[in-house]
Amino acid sequence: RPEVTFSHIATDAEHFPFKKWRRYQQKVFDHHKKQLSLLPHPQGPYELRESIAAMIALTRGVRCRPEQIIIGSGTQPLIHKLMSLQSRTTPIAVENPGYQRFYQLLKDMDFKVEPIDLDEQGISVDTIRKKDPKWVFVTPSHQFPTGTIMPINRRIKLLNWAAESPDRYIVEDDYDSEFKYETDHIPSLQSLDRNRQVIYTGTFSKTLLPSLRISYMILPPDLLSRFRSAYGHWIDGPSGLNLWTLKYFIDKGEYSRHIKRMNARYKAKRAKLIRELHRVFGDKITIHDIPAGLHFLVEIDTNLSYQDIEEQAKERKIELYTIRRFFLQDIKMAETNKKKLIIGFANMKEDKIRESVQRLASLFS
Ligand SMILES: Cc1ncc(COP(=O)(O)O)c(/C=N/[C@@H](CCC(=O)O)COc2ccccc2)c1O
Repeated sequence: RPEVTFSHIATDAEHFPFKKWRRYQQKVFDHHKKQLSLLPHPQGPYELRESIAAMIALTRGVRCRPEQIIIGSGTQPLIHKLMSLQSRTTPIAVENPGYQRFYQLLKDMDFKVEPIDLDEQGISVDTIRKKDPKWVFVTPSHQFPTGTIMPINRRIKLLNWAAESPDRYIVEDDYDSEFKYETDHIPSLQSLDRNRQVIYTGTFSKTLLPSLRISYMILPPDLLSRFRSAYGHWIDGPSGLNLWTLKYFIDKGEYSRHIKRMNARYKAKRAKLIRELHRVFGDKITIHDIPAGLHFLVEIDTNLSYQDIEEQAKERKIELYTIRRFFLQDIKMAETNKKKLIIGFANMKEDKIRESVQRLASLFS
C-alpha cells in the first residue's frame, strides 16, 4: 500500500458532498418510484439528458438536443459501441502520448491506429495530413497526459482539415474541461463545428466520483440514427437511481457549486505543491504547470531509467506514474536524461505535500 500518492487517477472524495447526494437520492425514492420501476431509456432518462444539454451549452458552448446525448457506464463502452459501427478499414489517428485505454480499445477492435505527435499547441495537423486518417481522437481542453490546452487557432485548423471531406470525424474527449485555474474556458470543438463532424464525450468521473461510471457522448444526427438502430434495443448503462440523483444534483445547482468549490481547493493545493517542488528540486526540475486539470507533468534531470524510477517508487511506497504509462504500446519513445513524471494532486492531503515531495526527492538523491 503506497504511503504517499502522486496518482492522477483519483478525486478528492473527502470533499464530495455525500450528504447532499444522499438527500437527492431520497428524493428519487420519494418521487420517482414509478421511473425506478421501469427500464431507463437506452440513452438514459430524457430528463437527465435535458439537464446535461442545458449545462454544457452554458459551460462548453456545446449545441445539441437531448436526443443526441447517449449516457453510458464510462467513456470506453460508449466509444466501443460507436466504433463497432465503423468499418475496420477506417484509419484512425490518436494523440501520442495519449489516453492509452482508447488506443488499446481501438487496436483490440482491429482498427489501423496512427499515433500522431504533439507540439506546444496540441496535436499536429501537419502530421494528420501526412497520415491521412478518417477519424481523429483528441483531448483539446487539457491534452492527456501532457496537459496542453489546444489554442483556438489549432482548433480551427483541425476543423478545417475535417471539413475537407464528409467522411472525416473528430472525437473530442472533453473529460477534464471543468478544472481551469487561470485561463477561461476555450469553446469546445463541437461548438465551432459547422459540418456535424465532431463527436463530443464528457464524464462525471473527475468532477463527481469515478465509481459512479456516468459518462456521455453526443452524436451528430447521421451517426445518431445509425447508433439508435444498432443499440436502441440494448438495456445497459448506469443505474437509474444514480442517473435520477444526478439530475437533481445538476438542476438544484449543486453540481456547479461543487465544481466551483473544488476548483478553488485544487488551485490552492496545486500552487502549494508547485512551490514545494521548486523549493526542494531547484533547477533539477522543470514544471509544466499548465493551469488546468488534476495533474501536471514535470521533467527531472536524472540518469535513472523509467524502469528504475517506477520500481524504486514502489519500493519506497510512493504511488507515481511516469510518461511511460502513456507511450502507446509498441511505439518506441527515446529516453533522454530528462524524465517526465505525472504529478497528480487531487488525492494528496495538503498536510502531506512536504512529506510527499521529500519522498519523491529521495528517489533522485
Ligand atoms: C483522456 C481520458 N478520457 C476519458 C476518461 C474518463 O473515462 P470514464 O471514467 O470512463 O468516463 C479518462 C479517465 N482516465 C482515468 C485513468 C487514466 C489512466 O488510465 O491513466 C483517470 O480517471 C480519473 C482521474 C481522476 C479522477 C477520477 C478518475 C481519461 O484519462
